[in-house]
Amino acid sequence: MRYDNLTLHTDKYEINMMYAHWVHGTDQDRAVFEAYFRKLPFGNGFAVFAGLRRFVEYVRSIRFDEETIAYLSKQEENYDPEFLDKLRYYRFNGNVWSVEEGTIVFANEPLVRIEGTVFETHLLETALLNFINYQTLIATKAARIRQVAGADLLMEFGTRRAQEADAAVWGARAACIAGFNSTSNLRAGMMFGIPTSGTHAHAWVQHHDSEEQAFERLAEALPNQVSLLVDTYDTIGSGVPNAIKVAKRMEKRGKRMQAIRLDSGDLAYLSKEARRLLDEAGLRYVKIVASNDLDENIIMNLKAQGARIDSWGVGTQLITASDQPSLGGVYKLVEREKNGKREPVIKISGNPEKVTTPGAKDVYRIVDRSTGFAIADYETLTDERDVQNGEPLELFDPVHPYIRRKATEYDAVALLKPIFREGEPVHELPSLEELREYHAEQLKLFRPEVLRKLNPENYPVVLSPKTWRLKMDLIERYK
Ligand SMILES: Nc1ncnc2c1ncn2[C@@H]1O[C@H](COP(=O)(O)OP(=O)(O)OP(=O)(O)O)[C@@H](O)[C@H]1O
Ligand SMILES: O=P(O)(O)OC[C@H]1O[C@H](OP(=O)(O)OP(=O)(O)O)[C@H](O)[C@@H]1O
Ligand SMILES: O=C(O)c1cccnc1
Repeated sequence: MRYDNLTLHTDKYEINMMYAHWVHGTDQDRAVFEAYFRKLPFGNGFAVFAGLRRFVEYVRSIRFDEETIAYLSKQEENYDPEFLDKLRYYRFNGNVWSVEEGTIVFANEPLVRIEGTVFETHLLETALLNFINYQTLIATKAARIRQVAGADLLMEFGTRRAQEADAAVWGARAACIAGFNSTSNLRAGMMFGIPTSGTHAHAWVQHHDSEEQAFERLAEALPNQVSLLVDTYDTIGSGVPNAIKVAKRMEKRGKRMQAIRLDSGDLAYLSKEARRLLDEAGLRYVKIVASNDLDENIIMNLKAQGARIDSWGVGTQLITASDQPSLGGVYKLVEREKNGKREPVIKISGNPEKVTTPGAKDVYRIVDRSTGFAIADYETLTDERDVQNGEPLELFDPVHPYIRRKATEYDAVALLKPIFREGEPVHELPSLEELREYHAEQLKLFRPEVLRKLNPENYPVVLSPKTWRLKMDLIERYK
């Protein structure tokens, strides 16, 4: 069996809906879906979108081959063989718009819009949400860590604690988009061109007769890349002094030790002591790396305590997003075809936050020309032209419509870019380096009040008056 075919990486209900549409002859009706999330993770003021590359590769790879068809034919739904035959020819021929990876995004705005037949669009829901929910979550966690780390090096160490192999590599990539500098996972390095880095485990020290011998042997084997883990027995009593001896011997061979790593104990105290000992030995160039269940709060605390740590290895807390292990992104129908005509649809809910916004939409970032800061994200129906024409905009809060302001002198940046047109990829996916730069530029668009980690200001995501009216009319109709 091939494990790399993602075609059936979908919930059964998608296939069942496709089947029922086929049975009733409505499978070629058009539909528009939008993906968005309703609540920002970690109490953060923004999220960092990621997952598009994985989704694009998935869409292009969908093939119902003999093995998948044979498997489906054995399901108790007893799908008609003619339907299964149709699946053999499944190719996505629709349109996709998406925000770019690395974009700062907010709750309740479309991140991906998919247009096509119901047959082809239903299938994509599960995989799309699986990819963007996880990767956006990790990129957002990474952005929080980058924010407190300042210009320090951040190394992603999470693979051993990640929720399996795909999460490890795609999580490493998401972290890198949002500002991590390297990963310990060589496969992620090879797949995506992420710089890789590695020190050594306690086992290396335990395997030798003495700590000094262990350090010396590693330094001999890896003279250009050696970082020594100094906490196996006694960090200040033996680890750092032994590392200093080895660094001095390396100097005689014309080599420089890169770093020492602290992985337990009081990282603030130990880093200050280690820095003092290294400096006294004339080893100012030897950096100090810290690891041990770090997250943004501990890193911020360590910095506040004056820790002398140059780079941070972050594993578990990042790769599992342990304080909030899932993002609740959803995929909702916003438009259907009825009797050959497109019409907006709504999902009503007792919970006002869960009422969907009908109609196929675009979203624009409204940037105030005088300050250069983004002041709101503005959702319009796709056929509206006010924003593109630079007309004055009424920005009002959809939950509290009496809170409003006008925008006149603004630039509008369309966030949704065409990715597939009639099944053909039309967007060249940027390199990881380009995405990192783009993400860093994105951050400059927002006031610090929106970006701060704790109790950030709520950034407005608003509806155009036309979108708002449509939503109110449909709510009225179903009341
Ligand atoms: N100065 C500090 N201030 C705040 N948190 C710290 C400080 N130093 C270390 N930490 C964090 O506190 C936690 C300590 O974990 P733990 O109680 O397991 O101690 P440990 O030193 O790792 O012990 P062990 O030797 O069993 O690994 C880690 O998350 C670590 O990053
Ligand atoms: O703490 P995290 O943020 O998850 O970072 C990864 C951890 O994985 C390693 O520990 P482990 O005990 O697995 O192996 P070791 O023998 O190399 O310390 C490493 O020393 C870090 O502590
Ligand atoms: O290179 C390291 O130090 C490393 C890598 C993965 C996990 N823990 C540590």
